[in-house]
Amino acid sequence: MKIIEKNRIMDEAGIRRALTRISHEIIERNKGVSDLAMVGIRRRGGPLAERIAQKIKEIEGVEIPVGVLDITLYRDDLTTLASQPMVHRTEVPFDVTGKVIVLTDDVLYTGRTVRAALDALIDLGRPKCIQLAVLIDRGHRELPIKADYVGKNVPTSRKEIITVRMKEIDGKDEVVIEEIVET
Ligand SMILES: O=P(O)(O)OC[C@H]1O[C@H](OP(=O)(O)OP(=O)(O)O)[C@H](O)[C@@H]1O
Ligand SMILES: O=c1cc[nH]c(=O)[nH]1
Repeated sequence: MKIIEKNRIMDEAGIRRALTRISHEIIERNKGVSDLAMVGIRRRGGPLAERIAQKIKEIEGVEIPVGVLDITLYRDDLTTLASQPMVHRTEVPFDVTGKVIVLTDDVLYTGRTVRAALDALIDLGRPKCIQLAVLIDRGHRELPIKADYVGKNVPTSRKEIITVRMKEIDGKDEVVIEEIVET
């Protein structure tokens, strides 16, 4: 089995434009930024949350609190129903009660990571509401979870893998589709 790169679907400029649009959508939907806070799902949801908060600061002149949830998805393969996300650590340095929390992640797939993140957030307090922003929605949901803000919808087969690379972690910004091929 090997993984081959098939297609580059977003470059640095594409990611920047998507995050700028999402930032405007967040401000518009919430009629401003009062009570707004970002929480990123590690690892790449973290820099996404930071970048959106920075963009919102540029647009509205308001500093938005940013937190991080560390979640790992344990799975035997990419399709098993038994995959179990585990929350390792929460670094949310503000009170979530009464806040409009925008949860961010790079890829939305089965929805299991987001479900675990929702549980962890609700354990911390009582947010006014939780919204979801993802860079890529690749479909194949196994839970009734839907993103409020989507960078790009990418129809995929289950054999494909979406790999998001971000400067802060990977040294460059891009989104590629890869495929698992039997050898
Ligand atoms: O909707 P789901 O099926 O839960 O999948 C989405 C999650 O999977 C990815 O993390 P992954 O476990 O691949 O870890 P990585 O990003 O650190 O490689 C991605 O970053 C999301 O958090
Ligand atoms: O294709 C996928 C599926 C889950 N998580 C990813 O990062 N990519």
